[in-house]
Amino acid sequence: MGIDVIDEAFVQAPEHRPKLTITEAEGIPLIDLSGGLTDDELVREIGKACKQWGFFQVVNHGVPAEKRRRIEAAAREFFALLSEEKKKVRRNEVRVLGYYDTEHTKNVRDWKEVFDFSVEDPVLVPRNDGDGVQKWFNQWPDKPADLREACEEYVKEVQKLCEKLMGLIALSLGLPANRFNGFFIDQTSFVRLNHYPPCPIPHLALGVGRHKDAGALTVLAQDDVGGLEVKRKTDGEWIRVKPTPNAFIINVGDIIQVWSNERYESVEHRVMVNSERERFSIPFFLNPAHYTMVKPLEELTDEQNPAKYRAYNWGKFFTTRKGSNFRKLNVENIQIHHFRVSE
Ligand SMILES: O=C(O)CCC(=O)C(=O)O
Ligand SMILES: [Fe+2]
Repeated sequence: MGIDVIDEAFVQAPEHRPKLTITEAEGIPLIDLSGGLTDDELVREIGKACKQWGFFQVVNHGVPAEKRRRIEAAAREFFALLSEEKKKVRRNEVRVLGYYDTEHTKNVRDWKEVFDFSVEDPVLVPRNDGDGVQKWFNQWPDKPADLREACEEYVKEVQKLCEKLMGLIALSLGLPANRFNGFFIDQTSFVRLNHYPPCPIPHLALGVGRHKDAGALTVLAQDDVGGLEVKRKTDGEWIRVKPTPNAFIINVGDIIQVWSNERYESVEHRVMVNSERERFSIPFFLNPAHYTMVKPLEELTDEQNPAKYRAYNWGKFFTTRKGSNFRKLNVENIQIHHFRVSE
């Protein structure tokens, strides 16, 4: 990434630049998943966190620390390689998984480089021309040699955590614990390894610009550097999520917002960078099958509370997003509010 010459593409509009004073979030709930709460209490805690914040952290989550350390170490090794080496697994318009360093969020370039891989390999998604399906394959680099294994082992563990969390979220909405399971049979979930290098203009750029996650749920591992900020629902203030060793940060994505007919909302977040320390993070994006028509669940709507969204096809939404993040466009990319029924 250019150090001497700053590309204009990274510069955020003045109203979106990070504040230099940091508000730390003591408020984001920290939930102990096996800490002696009764099932009912746990469900209530989760429901409250989803409603008030859309974000929470979990500890005692069952993902072995050793598996997490292994993927974190492999990610570090991968990003430390020379650019030419990383670019051997670079994504392009056809092979959309792999390495890239030119992602744009809301048409401003992010100060980061990433490596994406999907949980199912290959993963089925709609073809770009809208006719039939296509397969996306992962691209694994030669180095580090154990990256693939580290990723595949980690994913198995995080999937178990996702199932547990989706069960608790379902119960918190008054639904059977397995209500969401069917949507994920042919999941399009993927994992992203994020690397945010030190940035000479941390007051002008962002590691990831403000956005909401499009999928159902995100399970994020962040390191001890910090930088993730969440927009507090009560007053719109940007709040820093304090790194907690071995915890995962969980956030509700757009799909849960739609399924729950806005009982829970997907919350805006962004990543600040700094001029001294590089930062690493690993989000797991839990996404349903491509053929899922996302719409408010019938059990959660009635005459008094009619569906706030028209159904949309997840696969089309997902592939449109992936294509548009690739480069700077002059239009807003696809968003769930495009499917919102006006009141
Ligand atoms: O790096 C982080 O803490 C969050 C990254 C993020 O929000 C994303 O990749 O969607
Ligand atoms: Fe995100």
